[in-house]
Amino acid sequence: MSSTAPKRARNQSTGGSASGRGSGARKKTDARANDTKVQFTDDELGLGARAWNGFAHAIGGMVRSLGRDDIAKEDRRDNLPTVLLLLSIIGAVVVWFFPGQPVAMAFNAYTFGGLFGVVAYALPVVFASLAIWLFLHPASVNDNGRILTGLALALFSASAICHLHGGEPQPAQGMPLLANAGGVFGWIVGAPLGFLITRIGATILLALIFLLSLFIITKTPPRQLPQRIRAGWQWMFGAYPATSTGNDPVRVDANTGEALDSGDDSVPWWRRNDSGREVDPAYDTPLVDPANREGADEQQLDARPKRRGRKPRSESTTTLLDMTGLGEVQPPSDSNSPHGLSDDADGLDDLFGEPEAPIDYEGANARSVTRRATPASEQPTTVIPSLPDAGANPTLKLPTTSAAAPSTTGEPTEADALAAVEDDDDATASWDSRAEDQTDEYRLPVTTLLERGAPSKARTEANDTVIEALNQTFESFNVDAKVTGFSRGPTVTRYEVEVAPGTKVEKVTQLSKNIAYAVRSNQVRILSPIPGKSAIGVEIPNPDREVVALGDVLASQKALKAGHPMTIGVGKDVEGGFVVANLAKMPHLLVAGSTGSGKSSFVNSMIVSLLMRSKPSEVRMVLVDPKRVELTPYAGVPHLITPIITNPKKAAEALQWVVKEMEMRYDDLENFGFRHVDDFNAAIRAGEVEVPEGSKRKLKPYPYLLVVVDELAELMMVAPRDVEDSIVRITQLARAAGIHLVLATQRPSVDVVTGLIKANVPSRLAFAVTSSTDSRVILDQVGAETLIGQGDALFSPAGQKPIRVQGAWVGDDEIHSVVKHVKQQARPEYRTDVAAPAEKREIDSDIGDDLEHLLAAAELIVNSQFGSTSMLQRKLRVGFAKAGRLMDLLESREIVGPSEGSKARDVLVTPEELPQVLAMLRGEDPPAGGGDYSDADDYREPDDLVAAQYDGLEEVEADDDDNDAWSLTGRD
Ligand SMILES: Nc1ncnc2c1ncn2[C@@H]1O[C@H](COP(=O)(O)OP(=O)(O)OP(=O)(O)O)[C@@H](O)[C@H]1O
Repeated sequence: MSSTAPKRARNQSTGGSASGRGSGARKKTDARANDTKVQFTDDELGLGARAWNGFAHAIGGMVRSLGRDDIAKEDRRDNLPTVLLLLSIIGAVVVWFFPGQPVAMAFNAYTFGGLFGVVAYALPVVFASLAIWLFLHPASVNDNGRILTGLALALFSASAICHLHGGEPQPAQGMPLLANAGGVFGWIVGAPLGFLITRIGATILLALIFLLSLFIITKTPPRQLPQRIRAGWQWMFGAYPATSTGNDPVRVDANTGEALDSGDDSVPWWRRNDSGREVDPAYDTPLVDPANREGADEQQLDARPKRRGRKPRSESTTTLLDMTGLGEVQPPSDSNSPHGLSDDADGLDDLFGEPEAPIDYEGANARSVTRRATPASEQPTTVIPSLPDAGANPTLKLPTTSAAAPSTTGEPTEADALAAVEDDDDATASWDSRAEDQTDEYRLPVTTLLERGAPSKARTEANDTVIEALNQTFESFNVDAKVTGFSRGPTVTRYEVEVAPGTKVEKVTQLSKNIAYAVRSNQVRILSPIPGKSAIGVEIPNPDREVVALGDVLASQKALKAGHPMTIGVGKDVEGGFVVANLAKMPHLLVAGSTGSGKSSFVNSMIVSLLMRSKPSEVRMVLVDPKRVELTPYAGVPHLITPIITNPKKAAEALQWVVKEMEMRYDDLENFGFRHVDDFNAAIRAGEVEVPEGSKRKLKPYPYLLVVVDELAELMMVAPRDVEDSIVRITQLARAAGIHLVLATQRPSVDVVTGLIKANVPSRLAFAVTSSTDSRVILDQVGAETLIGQGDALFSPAGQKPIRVQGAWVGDDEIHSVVKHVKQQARPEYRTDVAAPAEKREIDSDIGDDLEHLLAAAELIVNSQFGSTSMLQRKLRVGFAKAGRLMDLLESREIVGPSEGSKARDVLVTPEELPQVLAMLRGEDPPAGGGDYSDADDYREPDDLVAAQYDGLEEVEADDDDNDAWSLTGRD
């Protein structure tokens, strides 16, 4: 993998192709931007304001230096938190340090004490905590709105309780008395409630509201309380929480009705946005109780968010502006909100499910893109299909002017196809037991080892410019179509185009070249239609693309909920939803793309995902890296079953070992009467499997075995038939045995990815390729040639229709720290037989009288590194038959490789190892410092970077006597 980190897109301005078109539109969008963002330069501010700003930024900087300091300067919002911090300090001085002091008490009675009563004693802590949160999370508009709402509820309910139990003073009795009870607010809320439902009734109700406010502040749906506690545990002790318990409701696939236990909770009512989806973390698929599984389909479809009327977003943006009162507005683009606007600033929409107004573009055909509030009644009751992850940006809808507004139904979107490989329904037991297994020494890495990315943008100016360009193109070619919505992903934005009734869809698709011209990009991809929608999708690269951090993908609710140890973070889809996939469900994956397209980055994020989420007892790996540099960082991780294999020949042999391991597992499954290794493992964990009487064998679950080949072409060059045979055998049978292959190549040609391999590797991940032929080889269809590189990919899991994803990125430093952590947890237990030849040609091993000739031959060949029989004939003056025999003897001792026809044989031993080789041939002990060169583990290529990684590292080898694959699993 290249060490070049991708440019973080956070501050990239829009521009490039999109910036030049439609100056009219530009003016309008600028105007819109000015509507919402008021920013003064320092010079425009007075001295006092500048001094204040400096003070606030200094305080903010101090607080951030204790926490995260990765907030871009322009994202910081220090004024409000500074005010809160000052209030907190003043409050603490007044009520904590001078309790009973008459002046302090009078001050309190006419300020916060008068407003909130004795609750004012807690306010310094509340204000200080809120200030610290705001310093550290300035752009969490949705969170901030939610937290403020929750706090308001908490303060009012607590004050009201204090009023009811503080003598119920009336305002006429004076502020000091009110300050000793619930203050003015306590009186306002508590008095009428006490009157209506008695003091006891009001207290119970207020206590419940207080509890609810805590749930809102901490974003905890009541039924997720146990999970949240576990998440807290993980945060403190560095282990992933068990996310599913036997009592958890079961998530059900809308299409198949199958239970999917990895899914998210249904969106709690107080956090639904207009599309019924969670704004920030993922809450996508509703849960149904196992007892109620029958109605699952219905529930799922009902739960698909329906579009409702909404109130103007501009109002809520202003709310935030007013709230700060300091001329600062959260920039829309920084918001996590589905539309990139500060629409949830007041938090009440989320809280009470209030309808909100959509972003509206008046007259989609027209140039203008002014935002307006649309009365709820005008909103088409279109069902917006649910997205794969609630962190996603739902489609931004523009109003339809056509009478036949196509109603997108709740049909499955292409993202739903992922469910097949995302869910982990059969891993519940496994995850549960993993949680139980926390008693062992091994600790998974903490999530904080991975960096988090900048908040994603739901809309930028570039999008508006492209909409304008598209509509103009349709107009100038007299095609009655227009852009009615878009969803912005990290790399590309998909614009939804709807055609008027009677207009042929082909009229739009035929315009692809003109569209490309208009938007100044030759990487336009047209989907007709977008799966599940009556709309044409036009995917256009974002000039301001964003990097998808693996840390974000793994921290998504979707990934956290997925309990399967083989679940990896893939990236984000075009709608901005997180994509995770369970490698065990694929069950084998082909990764292909031209050089620089992002393959290695994917392989890295895949391996790091596994290291982050699974223990060596759950997942073991065989890494084959003929290029010798890509996987080097993982040398020595305890998940490895053999040192990273760099020699293509040994890799081919390792594949044969995998076949053997698979057969061993199969035998076991057959003997014990199980069909899948998961069932077998579950039964072992439940103590339901008994070994035959007299057997001393102690059963342990089989770990999944992942075999990663990072450059299949190199293997296919050396031993095409053997490699193909092994791959086909593994792929046909290994699923049930818990063995999975990931084959990566930058040469997706038919001689590398043969028909047989393709037929048996159903999941494909295609990165950018240079020709449509290559795309066909990988995906059986064109498309990958229009990808834009750097992690942009088409993902076709388990034979599903490809979906476009932006691969997750994990930096070298992150890889390094994760590897460091896992290496500290355990040492690898290498099998010596993995890279050892499975079968050897039967040749005469009796050296007999030929020892002298053999020693001379070995010396010649090793020193010259040239394994030629005719050279032996010439230099040793022996006949052809004798030279051939010597060569066979050298092969049987792994000094040279097998014959490759007329080519010279490979020499497998370096000149430095010659003394050991000669000693071995003579039947003597090898000289000190030498090793048994024929041992696969000790074999080292010249300048072998991977082997160098093991220098000084103690290797724990499995029992030599126990050469079968069973012991690979760590069994006794
Ligand atoms: N997911 C990603 N997000 C952001 N940038 C990426 C991503 N994947 C790749 N890149 C960028 O593209 C460059 C090349 O990626 P990578 O090394 O993974 O390509 P590759 O296909 O493995 O190439 P090669 O076959 O030559 O190793 C990276 O250095 C990085 O800058």
